[in-house]
Amino acid sequence: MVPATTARLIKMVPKMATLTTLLATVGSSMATLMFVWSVISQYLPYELHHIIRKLKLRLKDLLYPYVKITINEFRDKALSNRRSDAYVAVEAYLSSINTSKTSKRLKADMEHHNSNLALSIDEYQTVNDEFQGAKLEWVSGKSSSKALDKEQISFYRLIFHNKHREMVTQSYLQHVIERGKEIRKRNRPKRIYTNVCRSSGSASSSSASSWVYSVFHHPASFETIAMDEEKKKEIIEDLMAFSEGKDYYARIGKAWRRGYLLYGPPGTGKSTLIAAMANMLKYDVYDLELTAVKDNTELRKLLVETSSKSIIVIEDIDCSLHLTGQRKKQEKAEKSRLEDEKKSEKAAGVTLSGLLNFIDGLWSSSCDGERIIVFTTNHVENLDKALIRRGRMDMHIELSYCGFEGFKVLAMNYLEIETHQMFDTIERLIGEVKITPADVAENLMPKTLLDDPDKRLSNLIGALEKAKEKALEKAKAKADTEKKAKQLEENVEPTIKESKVLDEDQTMQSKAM
Ligand SMILES: Nc1ncnc2c1ncn2[C@@H]1O[C@H](COP(=O)(O)OP(=O)(O)OP(=O)(O)O)[C@@H](O)[C@H]1O
Ligand SMILES: [Mg+2]
Repeated sequence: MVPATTARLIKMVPKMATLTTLLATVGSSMATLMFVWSVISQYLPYELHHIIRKLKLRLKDLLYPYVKITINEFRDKALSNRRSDAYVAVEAYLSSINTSKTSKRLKADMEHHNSNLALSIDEYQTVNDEFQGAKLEWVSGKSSSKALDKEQISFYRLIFHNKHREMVTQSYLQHVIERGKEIRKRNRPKRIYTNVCRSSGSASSSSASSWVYSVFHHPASFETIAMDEEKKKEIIEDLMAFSEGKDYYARIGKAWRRGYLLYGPPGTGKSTLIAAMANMLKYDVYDLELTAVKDNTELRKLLVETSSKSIIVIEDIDCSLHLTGQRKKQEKAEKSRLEDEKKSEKAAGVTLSGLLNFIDGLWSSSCDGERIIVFTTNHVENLDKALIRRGRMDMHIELSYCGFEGFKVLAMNYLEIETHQMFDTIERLIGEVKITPADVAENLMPKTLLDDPDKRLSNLIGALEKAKEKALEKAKAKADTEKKAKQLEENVEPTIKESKVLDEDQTMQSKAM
């Protein structure tokens, strides 16, 4: 007996033979057609060729209405080993759209200076995206390219329906690149840039200032800053409103910038506040050393090189330049300026108007994205009013001596205590003397491994008492000097009066004669 399946197979054999014959017939007809077409097409006029090509494209569009855009990892590996910016941005973007959930094969990499593993989709994986109601598909792959020395290079390919072509090329790709760049910046450690003078190596030994960076690790935060709580809250709210104010700034037609002037005695936390601002907003810091800038043109060049989401800082602005000299043309300042010019070739230097242009340039649309500029000074009264007027420096923040509230923040930071029996004495003394948060912090630091909170608080009380004594001595010395000056004035006045009377007598006598 023949089993049922075998019987069915035997029945199918003639059908399969018919199919094979059919395929062979179609194949040979196609080959004949193509041969005939290639012969005929040689004799067709150019216009007809053109029409046929257009028809072919339209037919292809009908059968396959999708567009593909490929973004390669390298433009020309032979020329540079640098990955293309677009590829890197797409990689970051794709990793952000929930890659770990949709893709089963991922790549993990650890970037230089970054302790976090960055995930991205592995080769030949697909990620689906949606934008303005359109469905889009990204595919990762590898291809060998003649241009790239036949090396295999990775690529991302975007596939979408032809009807979305305009939207994709005009909005979606820009959105992907912007978001990708943003994600990359957010994920990498913050940087602190400083401008250094570099010799160009030419015979004229000219030098130019350029930015160099290192990783920004500063533990400062708003929680650990000792300052008036109300003021602290106001600054935080101002910064948050700024960082989230893209649409608002666009609506009111103002560049997305904000200027902060921090002033106060040394050691009151100006630099610490800048670090706290950078940490909170996750912005890079550009620490601009004006004395290393040759002239106004170079200053402008440095400005253009700054990136968005950054804080540009000019510390001790009154010491950096002869900015005050424009209003107070003191001989001393002028003399030192001339000496400086002789010493270096920075003959022109950065002037007040150069700096004003720099800030206004920053405020203009020549640089995109948000930027904050911060000036610090110990002597706000010395600064030119034009430099710090509202609109250039929007918020003026005074950092002052340590109050009891500030001390409590420092006690929490350094000793991890909220209250202590010695706090009452400290509150009384801190109200009587001027002590900077830096000095308070120094006293709360352990001097030996055995120093407990009691010891450190008594160190502070000792320092406060000493400061009080000193202040009293100073006040006494001042009072003494004033008293002596007054006495001297009183002694001199009668003598002048007497001599006046004598003079008058002599005149009377001579008139009488
Ligand atoms: N308000 C503060 N809150 C917390 N710590 C502070 C504060 N002020 C100063 N300190 C401490 O003192 C040190 C010096 O402070 P900082 O450098 O911020 O002062 P500054 O105002 O910038 O001084 P300068 O005018 O000399 O540049 C900081 O490292 C920090 O430890
Ligand atoms: Mg400082």
